[in-house]
Amino acid sequence: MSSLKTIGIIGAGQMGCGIAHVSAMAGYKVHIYDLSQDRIESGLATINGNLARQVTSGKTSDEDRKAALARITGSNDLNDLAQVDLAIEAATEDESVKRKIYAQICPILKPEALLATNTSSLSITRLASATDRPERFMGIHFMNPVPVMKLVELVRGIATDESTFSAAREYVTSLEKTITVAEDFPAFIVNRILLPMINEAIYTLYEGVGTVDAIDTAMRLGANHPMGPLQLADFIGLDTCLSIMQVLHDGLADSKYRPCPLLVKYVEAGWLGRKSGRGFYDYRGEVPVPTR
Ligand SMILES: CC(=O)CC(=O)SCCNC(=O)CCNC(=O)[C@H](O)C(C)(C)COP(=O)(O)OP(=O)(O)OC[C@H]1O[C@@H](n2cnc3c(N)ncnc32)[C@H](O)[C@@H]1OP(=O)(O)O
Ligand SMILES: NC(=O)C1=CN([C@@H]2O[C@H](COP(=O)(O)OP(=O)(O)OC[C@H]3O[C@@H](n4cnc5c(N)ncnc54)[C@H](OP(=O)(O)O)[C@@H]3O)[C@@H](O)[C@H]2O)C=CC1
Repeated sequence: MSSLKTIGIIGAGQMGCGIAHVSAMAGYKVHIYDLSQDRIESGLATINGNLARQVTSGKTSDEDRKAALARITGSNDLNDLAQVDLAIEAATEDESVKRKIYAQICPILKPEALLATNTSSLSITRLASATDRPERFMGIHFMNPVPVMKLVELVRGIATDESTFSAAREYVTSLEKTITVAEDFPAFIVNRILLPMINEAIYTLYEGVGTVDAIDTAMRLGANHPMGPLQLADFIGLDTCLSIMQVLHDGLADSKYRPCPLLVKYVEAGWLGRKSGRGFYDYRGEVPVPTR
């Protein structure tokens, strides 16, 4: 445990739930906020399911699972975040959504509370400017699935205090994660490298070089990736993938980051990957079936 005791999570999606899961397992009290109570209920059920998986595989005990769950609360009332020491925003990858959240939450948080974002790509300095506490704001970028992935990127904004950075480092270390420090450039390190690879896989599909199955098999067995790039895109969420490519394209002004038109089309169709039931694969049956 670090000097922070209570963690607030904004957004009960796949990342918010993963961060709540590992924080509660490390002994923190956790409060999750989302817009709808249904979202929170399904988020808590996901956390319970993932904790149960860890019990089955012998990674944790049933007592620890129960104790972790008892440390997590959730509500759709922002005022319930008034007592947290660190709030981690893990809402949709859209700058206007995040700015709106900061405007609502800053007057509620304790003045000394730290605020972090799990953004995959957006400028930490620019997001900090939408808060009342740029010196107590930074990027804490977890990887998906949070309970399994070892890495967390830490990103300072121009105004981030050293004490904020140290507190974040202490918190992440207490979760038994490994830290890399990235400078505040579009998409930081992991996504600067990973997302153009995924985008290229979508161009490979778009140009008819291979089918979904051929591309994923090629990268799984030919490059030893644990998931094919199209399977991974579906896992991350195609809306998130597109937002990251747009940030890279706009922020670095280089045509090599142009989002593939097929990615745009899938997002426009509402085919967002696993979370919406369909993306490069259709997940509505017993086994995922390629959609192209
Ligand atoms: C977009 C961004 O901003 C940044 C990002 O996050 S980019 C995405 C980064 N993530 C990746 O690249 C993930 C790549 N994929 C993988 O590493 C693996 O496919 C995977 C770990 C997700 C699944 O591994 P797998 O071997 O195919 O499946 P599976 O056997 O079900 O899972 C392996 C273990 O992880 C556990 N696991 C998988 N998902 C889990 C979850 N959500 N919660 C808890 N445990 C989970 C399983 O229980 C299993 O544990 P045991 O070994 O103890 O049995
Ligand atoms: N997916 C990934 O692999 C990774 C994602 N990230 C980043 O983490 C963040 C979350 O991503 P992810 O969990 O995948 O996304 P999800 O789409 O799974 O979850 C986002 C959640 O935020 C909620 N939300 C939207 N607006 C608000 C609001 N105003 N207040 C509170 N909650 C809100 C959404 O609710 P609703 O559905 O009702 O809109 C949803 O529950 C993004 O910034 C993303 O870039 C970082 C690392 C990896």
